[in-house]
Amino acid sequence: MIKSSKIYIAGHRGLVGSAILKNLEAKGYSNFVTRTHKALDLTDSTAVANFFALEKPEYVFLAAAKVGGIVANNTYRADFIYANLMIQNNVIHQAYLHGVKKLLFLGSTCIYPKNCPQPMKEDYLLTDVLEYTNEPYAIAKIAGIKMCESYNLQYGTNFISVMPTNLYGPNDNFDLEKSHVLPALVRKMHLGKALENNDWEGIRKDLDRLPIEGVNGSSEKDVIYSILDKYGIQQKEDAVYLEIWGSGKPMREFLWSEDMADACVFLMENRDFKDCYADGTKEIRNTHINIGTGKDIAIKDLGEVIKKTVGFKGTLFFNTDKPDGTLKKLTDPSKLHQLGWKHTIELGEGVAKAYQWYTR
Ligand SMILES: NC(=O)C1=CN([C@@H]2O[C@H](COP(=O)(O)OP(=O)(O)OC[C@H]3O[C@@H](n4cnc5c(N)ncnc54)[C@H](OP(=O)(O)O)[C@@H]3O)[C@@H](O)[C@H]2O)C=CC1
Ligand SMILES: C[C@H]1O[C@H](OP(=O)(O)OP(=O)(O)OC[C@H]2O[C@@H](n3cnc4c(=O)[nH]c(N)nc43)[C@H](O)[C@@H]2O)[C@@H](O)[C@@H](O)C1=O
Repeated sequence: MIKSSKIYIAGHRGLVGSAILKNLEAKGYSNFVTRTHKALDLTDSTAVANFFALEKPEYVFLAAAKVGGIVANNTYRADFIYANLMIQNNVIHQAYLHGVKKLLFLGSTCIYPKNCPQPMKEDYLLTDVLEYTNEPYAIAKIAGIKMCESYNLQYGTNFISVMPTNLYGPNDNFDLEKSHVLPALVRKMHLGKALENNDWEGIRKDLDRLPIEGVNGSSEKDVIYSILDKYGIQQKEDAVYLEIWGSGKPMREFLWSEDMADACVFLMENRDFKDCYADGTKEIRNTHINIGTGKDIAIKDLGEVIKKTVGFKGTLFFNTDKPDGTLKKLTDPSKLHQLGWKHTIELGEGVAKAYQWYTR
């Protein structure tokens, strides 16, 4: 890419897409094409074809997808497989038809088997069964990797894929039910702290992002108590109790979204599909690259880190009716390290930055 290259960032307002745009701007790129979801629904094949014909981008970062946490993935299984297959099929195929010079596809580490050897190397893809809670999403992501590889092998395109671990940062989704664990717990503990401090103004301000449905005859406080209870935040006598889904035992690896964006731009600048041929292998497969820190933490301990950062003093409890998901999914980022890129933000600093962003 040169600084004047025409770059399309699909999903530029999301967690990753916004960080990619910011990173590119900081590096002096300036010729961007963007569309909101409302302006261009990427599941609409005709609209996507018209968009590529009109804009003819030279480079594409495909950071638009239907994304959510464990419960959203497990509940809206049809939506996750349909939307993700459609978005990536449309964008990757049109990128091929319109001669895009390079495209970056974003997968996820949930593509690896449920009981994958740890840490997970790129070559462990498709060696065993997937985790059930996000199988439809993972299958769409695997299809995306294989689509990029297949177009490269048959048509000579230059489409590369990355498999990021769990991400967090500015513009994350803080929905109390559909989001990922880290933003969910940041918000829940923020609400828990407000409740233990009797900060009703703070609670009201936060819940403004939710529809507060009035219940006939109930006081506003009762309505708020019932909303908080629905999301696992309860006040009993003088203490506040806060629910953590599952057993707290699963291990997860977290990467700051701006580090993730920096890795994506680094690879767009430094890695081509043809580099996969370097070792002389005839069967070209598993050409994607893991993006992670190589360090993980138990959900229970993540809860303690967030609790300390937010300043919540209540009690955490575990709801084992909610799914644990995969027990461990730690990336092996050595391929990326060998190429010369490593993360910079550790979890403690990242959680503090995420909380600062949420309460900005
Ligand atoms: N967040 C994470 O922990 C991880 C994310 N990833 C991957 O990274 C990529 C980016 O994820 P993330 O930034 O977290 O997701 P976000 O939900 O924050 O952003 C996704 C973006 O895609 C847009 N989008 C969704 N559906 C459509 C559509 N039909 N048409 C047009 N635009 C659409 C959204 O627009 P709008 O908001 O307007 O709907 C939004 O801007 C995805 O491929 C995801 O699978 C991988 C591993 C972990
Ligand atoms: C990025 C990745 O994200 C998803 O996978 P996941 O890692 O399982 O996602 P998660 O962040 O939602 O949960 C991580 C762990 O944390 C526990 N947990 C505790 N308390 C809360 C909680 O309050 N909210 C959530 N969401 N989880 C909680 C939760 O029970 C689980 O054990 C994939 O579907 C797929 O989309 C994907 O690729």
